[in-house]
Amino acid sequence: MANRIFRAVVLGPPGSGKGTISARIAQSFGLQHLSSGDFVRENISASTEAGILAKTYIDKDLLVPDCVMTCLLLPRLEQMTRHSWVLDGFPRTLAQATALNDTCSLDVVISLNIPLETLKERLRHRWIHPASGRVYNMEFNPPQVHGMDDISREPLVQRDEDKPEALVARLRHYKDIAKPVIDLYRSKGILHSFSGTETNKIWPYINSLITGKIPEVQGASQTLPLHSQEQ
Ligand SMILES: Nc1ncnc2c1ncn2[C@@H]1O[C@H](COP(=O)(O)OP(=O)(O)OP(=O)(O)O)[C@@H](O)[C@H]1O
Ligand SMILES: Nc1nc2c(ncn2[C@@H]2O[C@H](COP(=O)(O)OP(=O)(O)O)[C@@H](O)[C@H]2O)c(=O)[nH]1
Repeated sequence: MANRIFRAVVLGPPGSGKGTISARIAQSFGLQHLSSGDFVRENISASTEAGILAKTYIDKDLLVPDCVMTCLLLPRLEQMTRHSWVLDGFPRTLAQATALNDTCSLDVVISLNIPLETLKERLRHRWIHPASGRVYNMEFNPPQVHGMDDISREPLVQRDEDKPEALVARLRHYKDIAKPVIDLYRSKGILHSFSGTETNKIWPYINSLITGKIPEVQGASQTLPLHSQEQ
């Protein structure tokens, strides 16, 4: 567990491993893993006003508008001033990044650069448990029972937007809206970019980066050289 408050954001295109890396960071460093997709799903399940509104966009494969996302997320973050966290899936737009900036300060922003072919391949094999947002990959982290969620034993599904045809358009959209966000964090000097095709190879460098930022963390064992670029 970190002795002081530490906050990280993980950015990257669909399939880049934001969820996978954030879960590892959370587990290794005792941080809370916050996922915007999970927040949205929780609100949809609870039929909150914001959740009902968000669902109308998700059903059309659209991003949820900034004002809805910030209303959903920022109050939760404001309640977590005493907790260290890693956030994935937010911010996706400059407006979200600016709103986040007004709410809290970040220690590290990790940006994942993964080749298009790798993204396509990963998403082709991605299966999710819709109710919880748990993510599997039939090669990388398969479920214990084929086609079933490990915890609920409910069936896993593939998402239409993970199909290669839809992915190219999603990626183009991601690049357009992510660029100003990345530029903002670069200008603040907290952006660290990682490139590669395998999460397991990128992970030691991210582990090393965070260990260096919070040396008081217990149990952070990696001592590999820092291989990210502060851009
Ligand atoms: N920061 C955000 N801004 C706008 N919409 C969001 C945001 N985060 C989540 N959403 C909405 O919730 C949905 C589910 O989010 P989630 O992050 O689980 O999946 P995703 O968008 O497919 O991401 P990825 O493919 O990168 O894992 C998104 O498709 C989007 O409609
Ligand atoms: N084959 C392979 N799959 C991976 C790797 N890293 C993550 N995945 C899988 O790729 C998919 C996308 O990862 P995810 O963490 O959901 O990415 P996100 O969309 O950026 O949150 C999931 O099915 C992961 O299990 C990897 O190094 N190799």
